Amino acid sequence: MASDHPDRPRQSALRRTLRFARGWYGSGEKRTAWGLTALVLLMTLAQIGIALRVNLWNGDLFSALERRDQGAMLLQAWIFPILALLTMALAVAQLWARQMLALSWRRWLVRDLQGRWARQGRNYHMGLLPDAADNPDQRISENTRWATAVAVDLGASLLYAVINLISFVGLLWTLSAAVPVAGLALPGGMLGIAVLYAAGGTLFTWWLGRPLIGIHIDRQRAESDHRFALIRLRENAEAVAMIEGGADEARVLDGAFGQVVGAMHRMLRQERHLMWLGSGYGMVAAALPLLLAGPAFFAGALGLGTLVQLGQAFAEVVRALSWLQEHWPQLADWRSHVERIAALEDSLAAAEALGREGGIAVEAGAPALVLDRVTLRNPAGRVLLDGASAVIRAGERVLIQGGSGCGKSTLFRAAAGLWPWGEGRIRMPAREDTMLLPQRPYLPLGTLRDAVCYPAAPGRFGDAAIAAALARCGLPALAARLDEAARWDRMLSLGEQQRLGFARLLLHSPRWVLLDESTSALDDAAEASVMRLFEQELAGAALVSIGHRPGLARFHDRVLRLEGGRLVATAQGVLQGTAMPPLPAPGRVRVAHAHAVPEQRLVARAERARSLGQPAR
Ligand SMILES: Nc1ncnc2c1ncn2[C@@H]1O[C@H](COP(=O)(O)OP(=O)(O)OP(=O)(O)O)[C@@H](O)[C@H]1O
Repeated sequence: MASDHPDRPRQSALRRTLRFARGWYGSGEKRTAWGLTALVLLMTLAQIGIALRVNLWNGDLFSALERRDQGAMLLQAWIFPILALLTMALAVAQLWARQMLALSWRRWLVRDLQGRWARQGRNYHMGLLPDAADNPDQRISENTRWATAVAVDLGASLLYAVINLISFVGLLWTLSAAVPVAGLALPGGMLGIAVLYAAGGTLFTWWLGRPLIGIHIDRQRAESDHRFALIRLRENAEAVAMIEGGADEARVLDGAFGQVVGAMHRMLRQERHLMWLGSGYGMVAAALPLLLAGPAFFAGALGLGTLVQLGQAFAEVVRALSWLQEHWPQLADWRSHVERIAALEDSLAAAEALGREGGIAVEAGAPALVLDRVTLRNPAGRVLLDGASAVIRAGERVLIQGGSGCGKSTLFRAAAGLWPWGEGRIRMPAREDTMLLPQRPYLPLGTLRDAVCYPAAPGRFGDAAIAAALARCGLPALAARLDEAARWDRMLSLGEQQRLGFARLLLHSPRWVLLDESTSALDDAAEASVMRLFEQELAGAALVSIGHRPGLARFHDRVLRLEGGRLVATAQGVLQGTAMPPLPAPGRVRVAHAHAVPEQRLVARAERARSLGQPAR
């Protein structure tokens, strides 16, 4: 794996996690965040209190047994169910608080990430970044789950370990006084042994388990690549089946899953190595204090109850000090989830910057569509459009033609504010007055009503209006299925989807329509039928179309050809490569008379050029 892969750790996982946490604790949900955190803290403290009380109870019980004091033992037998009940209740309460904390944190994190990803074309911009984080969907849905749940669990267990350590250190120090180590009666000798023992175990675990972090990151990526390959096959099932590409696809899937198995093998091998240490470590920690304190016990320097308490205190201190060692596999896995979310955040920030820093200024709210010395490049730097200027007025119908790959759709992308590579200025009508229809309209998941009404809410149009729009666009039979939920993007042919797109246009009735090869799958008669919308129901709307089909030209007032980076007028109204007169500020463009002059001047210039029989320049 390349060392500069976006998932490679660049910042400590703790700092990354604190970054997510800071956002949540300072967000609108901060009361929930702080409240649940306080509850987890409280429950953990109560659990430790009970654990300490159980330790004392153990001591009392064994002392009673040693003294053969039946009355004292019976008292301990009465105390036991109370302690057991409290332990159980606190365990459940603490679990509930942890679960709610993790879930609320995840809800905030997912909403934040998916909101940023879905809005303002950021997911589109991320697709343009060469080294963007892969499979953002899985990072948002899966990695957030583990990153938050495990962080809460680890945090709670670390807190437990620290408080346990503080509680038992004193006890172990006191009890150590009666236990000479290697013949020397050192104060806190047993505590020193516990610290040395835990430090050795932790260092060894760190040395042995270091590769586990990288392996988990590789495994995560392999798992998400495999899942993506499966989804891609599902989405392209028809095309693959048609060309009998199934065997090839199975090979690709096997290859992708092979990566998962390889990473799993490496991960499991590392975990086995750690198991060698982990399995013996606890046993030694349990036996060591008894073996060391045995001589003192037989010499009568300490009783059985104290010996048991000493053993427990030693084990608790070692356990607390060995938190890192005990949780290493979990920590390594957690870190891989954190890195994947952090890489997504970095890519979102880069996509935001790409969107913001794009060289083409797009201003919405103009009464006309104006290209002002617009240059467009593809990501490799090839010039698609070279300083083109043009004006398309309200109510005009303009067809843009040009060879495949010359940059027609890119011009629409730039007009939508999505294309970052280029310079110049594009003035657009108000967003709410504009609707773009791509070659394959986007059909959201849900009912047919959702699909026809999109992007408006499904209740915005009445059944009669929807049925009329569908019938007008050649889909009368669909009116009876408006409430049927299905994968309409798969059930309808491309031609039917394109008709549905026109029905959508009819319902929304925008003042500006941009069509990008929106009739490519229709026969001539169907194309003519839907294009007549712009002479009838949508007669007042301005239309800017991209299309190769010869039959389209008659539905337009003029044609612009994109050739060799230039917009060439084959009919009228095109300006190319010349400086534009100053345009009014976007805030003023809605006032028709205050700003009409510059654009009228442009159009007049274009018309003069046309009368001279030259492309306007
Ligand atoms: N996301 C992208 N990443 C890399 N290159 C891109 C991307 N989008 C477009 N391009 C390139 O930009 C150029 C123009 O693409 P565009 O889609 O505008 O062509 P077009 O004129 O609409 O073609 P067609 O008529 O075939 O649809 C092409 O060379 C294309 O490969």
